[in-house]
Amino acid sequence: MQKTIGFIGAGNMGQAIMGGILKSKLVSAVDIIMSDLSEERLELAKECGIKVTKDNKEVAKLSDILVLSIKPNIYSLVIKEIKDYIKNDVIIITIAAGKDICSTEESFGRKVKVVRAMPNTPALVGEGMTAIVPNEKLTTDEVDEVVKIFNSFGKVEIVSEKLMDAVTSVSGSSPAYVFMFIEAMADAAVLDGMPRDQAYRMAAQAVLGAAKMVLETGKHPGALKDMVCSPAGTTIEAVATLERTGFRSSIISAMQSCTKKSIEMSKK
Ligand SMILES: NC(=O)C1=CN([C@@H]2O[C@H](COP(=O)(O)OP(=O)(O)OC[C@H]3O[C@@H](n4cnc5c(N)ncnc54)[C@H](O)[C@@H]3O)[C@@H](O)[C@H]2O)C=CC1
Ligand SMILES: O=C(O)[C@@H]1CCC=N1
Repeated sequence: MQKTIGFIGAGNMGQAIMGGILKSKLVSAVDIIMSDLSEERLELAKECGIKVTKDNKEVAKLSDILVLSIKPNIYSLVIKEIKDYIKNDVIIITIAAGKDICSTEESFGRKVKVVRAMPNTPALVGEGMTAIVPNEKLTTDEVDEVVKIFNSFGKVEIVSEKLMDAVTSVSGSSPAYVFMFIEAMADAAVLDGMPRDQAYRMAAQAVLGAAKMVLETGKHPGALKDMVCSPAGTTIEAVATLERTGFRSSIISAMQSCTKKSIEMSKK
């Protein structure tokens, strides 16, 4: 791709997307520029061979595609700072929870090309899941280009904007719940006497394998669960305990709070 991709914000998500793009070789390091207020964050980015600066305006001036990878509460501040420096045809990609397309257009004060995206940190290992909503200013070719970027480090789905709060809960935030699940399973294995490193490896591989089975067999998750449960066996004991202690309803409640928070954030 012959484009300059800029990032404002070199935090967890900015670094994950940048790392994903570099690993896939979609663009080379010299075509990526990143700004951040923190020297330390920029140092990490610099080690990847990309251009770095503390000046957000410099990134705005050079970018054909500009990713705003800062926290939602400073979006309007940063947009105010850069809006007079962006290229005419730039594609702005927002990744913040609760920042809708309309509020981004309002902050720029004109109809810029905007793609609202919700990625997740597994981008860093090429297994990201991103949902995107392009505004009507983008051509089909430009949408394809943006899809290519997010495809370079995982899967992409184009969704309608009303689903973005649900997306935040089911894929943007969900790696955190899965890490907690892996940590809890490893703790239990340690309790049973297993060395911790081995416990993390085994729990994580089981999660990876189970996820692949859902994606690749097309079977219902319930049917896949049934395949593990022998009559009067070990698994059904664990499943019965999980049901008794509210495992599923706990996850559903947690995700409802996540979606609710995302909705609240878009009202601010
Ligand atoms: N962390 C995650 O898993 C995901 C995060 N997001 C979204 O990504 C965005 C960034 O989140 P994280 O990367 O987790 O946050 P972070 O705190 O790790 O990164 C934000 C970066 O912005 C920098 N920054 C602060 N003020 C700045 C300014 N005025 N100019 C330039 N840089 C500035 C900070 O120094 C920091 O490095 C948020 O809007 C969040 O909603 C979306 C999906 C997943
Ligand atoms: O916690 C957050 O607000 C961000 C959005 C999705 C994942 N992290």
